[in-house]
Amino acid sequence: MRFGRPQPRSAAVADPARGIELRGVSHRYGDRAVLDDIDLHLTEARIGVIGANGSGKSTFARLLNGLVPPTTGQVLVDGLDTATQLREVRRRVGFVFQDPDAQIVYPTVAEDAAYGLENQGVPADERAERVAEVLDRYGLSGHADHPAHLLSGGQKQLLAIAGVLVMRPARVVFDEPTTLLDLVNARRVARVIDELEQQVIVVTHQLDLLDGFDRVLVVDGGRLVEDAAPGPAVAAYRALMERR
Ligand SMILES: Nc1ncnc2c1ncn2[C@@H]1O[C@H](COP(=O)(O)OP(=O)(O)OP(=O)(O)O)[C@@H](O)[C@H]1O
Repeated sequence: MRFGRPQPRSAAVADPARGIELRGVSHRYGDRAVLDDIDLHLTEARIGVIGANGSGKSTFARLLNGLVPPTTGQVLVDGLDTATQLREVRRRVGFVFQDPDAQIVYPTVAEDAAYGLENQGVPADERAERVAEVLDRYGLSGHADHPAHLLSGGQKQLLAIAGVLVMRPARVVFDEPTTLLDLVNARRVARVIDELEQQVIVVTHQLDLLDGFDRVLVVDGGRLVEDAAPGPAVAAYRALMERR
């Protein structure tokens, strides 16, 4: 399966000299070590993260916007520490979960898309304008007043993405955004990701999603075992899996 890429993107990271930096980062759940001593500087516009089930990818993704704090080390977003400057970090780094039901909280589509803006104290008229624009962009305008839980799986994922993008974060982390989708919706979400202006970091088992990416990280047993362009990174991942 290949995803069509409509246009070459003109994505630019807001400040390439900064980006997201991990310094000596390890993470444990209780006494279980899941990430071990990771040093990275993420500045590219499109970064993929791949690896076996349970290798630590979701934990890695959650570190990037402070959903998970590092047990040791530091995660810095444009120099802001996720452990101590969480609010500011969350404004800069949006997070899209694998399962949109984890993200959709309000009864109607428009209310759900407006939720984050309301939280930030954005005035009602600006809120309405930004929500209308983002719902239009993702083909959800006709559903604005419909119950969010009645949307199809693909529409729910688009709503979850809309709810993040309406906040205008500089960077967006996606944790397996196409895993629950059929081929048509997976392609649609791939196109949506491709067209974003933001820096994008995508955890995925869908390797075709990485076509055209700038950099791909391979995680295995909580360690970074490859950090390369998509071709060599995917080859390293396949070789790793063949040895199992
Ligand atoms: N909240 C938690 N408490 C305890 N252990 C956890 C927790 N979350 C994840 N783990 C464990 O940490 C390890 C890494 O999990 P993680 O979800 O980061 O892996 P993953 O690479 O994203 O896996 P998958 O590809 O299956 O989604 C796994 O062994 C998992 O069981």
